Amino acid sequence: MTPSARPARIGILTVSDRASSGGYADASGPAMHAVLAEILASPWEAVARTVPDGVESVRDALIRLVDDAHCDLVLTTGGTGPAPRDLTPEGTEAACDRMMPGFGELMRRRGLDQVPTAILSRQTAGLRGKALIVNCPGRPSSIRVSLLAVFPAIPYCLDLIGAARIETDPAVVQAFRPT
Ligand SMILES: Nc1ncnc2c1ncn2[C@@H]1O[C@H](COP(=O)(O)OP(=O)(O)OP(=O)(O)O)[C@@H](O)[C@H]1O
Ligand SMILES: Nc1nc2c(c(=O)[nH]1)N[C@H]1C(S)=C(S)[C@@H](COP(=O)(O)O)O[C@H]1N2
Repeated sequence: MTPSARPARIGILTVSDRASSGGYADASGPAMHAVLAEILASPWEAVARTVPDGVESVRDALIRLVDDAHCDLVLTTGGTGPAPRDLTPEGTEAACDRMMPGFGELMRRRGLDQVPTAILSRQTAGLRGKALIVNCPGRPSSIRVSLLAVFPAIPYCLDLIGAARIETDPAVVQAFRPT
């Protein structure tokens, strides 16, 4: 099957000690699913997982989502801040072959329009094989801002790495593919 003929597989990884232990219901994973449903105009399927904070927990979950579940794109939420157990960027880097620092830069910049504490997120992005991994902050309200900031560049990034072809709803996100 050619990459464009199959639905994109998108991993949604919630990283939170409390959401993973039942301390509160995960609102960020469902928020991410809802924003993706709004943005995407081509077929896709979600693979949702929740793990506690930690370098190994995040690294191992990302490796499973890419290598075993064959995700084209994995979005994480939570664990990007300065608190001692906020280790999602380190787990992401451990799972990636190459980093894509522009994603974090742009999400922080757009986040500043929402809250002055956007700079406290160390959110980053990187590539593992034919998959793109992007971190978002944990607060449910930060998800839409973060994804709308970077999504215009995601379809072309997936093209370049040989992942599934995705299309966006232009009324929500104008994907940019240089001609
Ligand atoms: N997955 C989630 N579902 C619902 N609310 C969340 C989630 N992640 C974060 N939040 C909310 O955003 C706030 C700040 O997020 P942050 O990642 O700092 O949480 P946290 O206190 O570190 O969570 P934890 O200790 O469980 O990992 C939390 O206190 C919570 O109110
Ligand atoms: N757009 C946006 N970015 C944001 C926030 C937010 O509310 N909106 N919260 C900030 C805060 S308060 C923190 S501590 C960091 C890290 O959050 P995390 O540890 O939940 O990932 O994200 C920041 N980025």
